[in-house]
Amino acid sequence: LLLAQVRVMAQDIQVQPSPRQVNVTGKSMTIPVAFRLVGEQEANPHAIALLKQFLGDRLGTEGFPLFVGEKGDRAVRGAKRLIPDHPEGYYLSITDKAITLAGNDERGTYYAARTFMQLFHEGHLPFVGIQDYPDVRFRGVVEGFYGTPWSHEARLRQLRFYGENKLNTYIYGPKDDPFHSSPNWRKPYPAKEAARLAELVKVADENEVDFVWAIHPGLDIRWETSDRDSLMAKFERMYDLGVRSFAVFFDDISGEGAKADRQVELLNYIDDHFVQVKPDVTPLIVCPTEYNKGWARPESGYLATIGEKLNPSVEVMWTGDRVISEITREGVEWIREQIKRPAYIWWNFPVSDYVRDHLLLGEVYGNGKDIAGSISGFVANPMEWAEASKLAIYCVADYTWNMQSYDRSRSWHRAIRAIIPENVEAFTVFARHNSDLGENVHRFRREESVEIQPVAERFMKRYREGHYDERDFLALQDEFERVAEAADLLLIDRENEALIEEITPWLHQFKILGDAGQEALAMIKAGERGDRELFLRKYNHVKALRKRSYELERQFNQNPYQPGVKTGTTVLQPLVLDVFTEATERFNRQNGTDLPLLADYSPCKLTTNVPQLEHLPLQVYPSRVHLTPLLEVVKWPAGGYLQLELDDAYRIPGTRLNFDVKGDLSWGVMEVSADGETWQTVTLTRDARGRLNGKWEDTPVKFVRFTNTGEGEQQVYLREFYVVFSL
Ligand SMILES: CCCCCN1[C@H](CC(=O)NC)[C@H](O)[C@H](O)[C@H]1CO
Repeated sequence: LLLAQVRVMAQDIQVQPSPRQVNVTGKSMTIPVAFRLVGEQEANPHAIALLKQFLGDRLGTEGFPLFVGEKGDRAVRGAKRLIPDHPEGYYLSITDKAITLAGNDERGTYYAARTFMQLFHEGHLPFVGIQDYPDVRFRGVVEGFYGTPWSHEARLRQLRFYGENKLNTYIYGPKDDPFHSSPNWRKPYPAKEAARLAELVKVADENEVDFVWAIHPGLDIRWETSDRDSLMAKFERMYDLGVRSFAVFFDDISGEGAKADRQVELLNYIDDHFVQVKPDVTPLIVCPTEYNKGWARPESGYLATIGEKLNPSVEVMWTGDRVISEITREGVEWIREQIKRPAYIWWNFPVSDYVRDHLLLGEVYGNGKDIAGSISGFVANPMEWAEASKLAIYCVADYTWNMQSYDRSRSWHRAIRAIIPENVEAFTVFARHNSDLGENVHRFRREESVEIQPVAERFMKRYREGHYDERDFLALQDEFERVAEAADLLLIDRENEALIEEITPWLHQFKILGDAGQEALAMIKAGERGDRELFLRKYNHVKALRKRSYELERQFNQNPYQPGVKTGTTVLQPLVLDVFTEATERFNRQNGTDLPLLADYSPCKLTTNVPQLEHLPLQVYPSRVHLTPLLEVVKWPAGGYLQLELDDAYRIPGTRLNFDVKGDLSWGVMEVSADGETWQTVTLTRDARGRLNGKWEDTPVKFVRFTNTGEGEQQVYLREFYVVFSL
């Protein structure tokens, strides 16, 4: 046995998530060539399987002793007092005599094995004593977004990733799976899907992840025993597939399904007659209809009913003060009071189904580090891009395991190394400029391009004043070069092909951004040197790049909500536009020319007095304007209006309203106007799918508006509202 000459201090211990208590002697040993497992019969079989697979042919009947087991098992009898008395806690020790992996429970042993595997990576084993356990009981991911559900392969990769990072929960609840939600929540999965779900459950088990199957019945549930029995029967079928954890989602619904006492009656029934009678089913989870403070209406008594009447064993989910929000101590204490139990956080990040043209690859920050004692769970709702979501998921794993030691920047950098170790630098450049959401209906924003932002701001200011600092110019040029390099390096990366496949459209857009930035800066130099020919070359190149960027937007990631491919929208894109505009305006002044500036204006302005519509982004095409549909119920007050002002007077060969609303739309009227003063009504006709179509072929108009001229508030789903205009 060779004592390695390497001193290993506590901070050298690279274990993820960060362990709670690490004691080192400073010494280490070379890795034994052979190990012998002690305790295999009693220890958690998944931990044993993991160790066997990891140690491979180092494992034999002779060799260095590796004691594995749970508290009370013979193999780890000696360590009993050292095992933390917390769910999923473990004690790990490495000495020159033996290695001990002792779990407080089966999952703890598994986590001890995972930590042991990470200690291997430096080629020697530090003499260490680790006592560790997680801050938050249920930690993981809720696949709960609108949009294309994750593929089967993506889910398998996710479950293995959770096993590696000590996440123990995956909630299956894709909004657009018809067997999770309406219309087929009552029906069993077809054989093929059922087999896939069974495989997911198996792989989840192997990775010590609870596979939670969620049902979303609220859109059309009837409060009768027939639907209750349908739901129970569906849960039974999922149980037969191996599912041992269940959830009921009542989010994003209105009408009958939203009634608290009916929901509670059903949930208590499921709890009493299914969860509590099965021997091995984890606590039932519910996502309430009022799932955030912004939507909680004390007068409705909804949360009070949940708090007082829902069985205390049922977990209640909560997204925070708003639909998309940072989770604070104050916020979780508030909801705990209402629901009379710790909240099970559903964190709506990095979900991007309301900003689908953006990737959210930034750091995980803004959540309190003092909330562990007030919540029972914390699951992240991810993007439809499974691999790209791993960045945030990795950080959530770090944060929920050991909040106090969580460091947002260290975790983010480690996440990148874990996901794409061969291209860390390139992906870091890419991710730091793809993290903000841009304007959005929830007004939730994230930092982006943090390092270069002050340089860009200072440069533009001084450039406009006529005396920029050359060092700033060079720093910006360097960043745009790195952007272009990163895009090309990542486009040919073969190490994580699933990731590259997801982000390829954004990588192409990123390359264009890097080139456009360098060329726009070159315009400045050409202008300063009075080199007209060079200036015009660079000018035309930037315009060509801009056009390519638009064409890319039309070609990739098409969806009815936010189609297209946005990158660097908060700092770099505006900088390119500012530099181009300023340089071109100077050139025009110096040369008496009238080179057009980039058409980046939006030919349409939205005004409204309906609060939920105030920040609705518009999708503007050469002759069409789309409103971004809303996924939630819109409360449209009497007198509420939505108005589009076009940049010129147009005919309107077609306009379409698609409000998914119970009953007719007699309370609303669509009008057009040339001057915003006198208005004419547009006749709307309903088509086979219930959508309202209109047109205006008379005198060209500049304004289109829709008003609730009825008596009271209406609740609608704004599925589609667009205007086609032509000169
Ligand atoms: C106000 C916008 C309505 C939907 C917002 N939520 C949904 C429901 C939810 O958050 N349930 C807890 C989906 O899950 C979606 O992914 C997420 C963000 O768009």
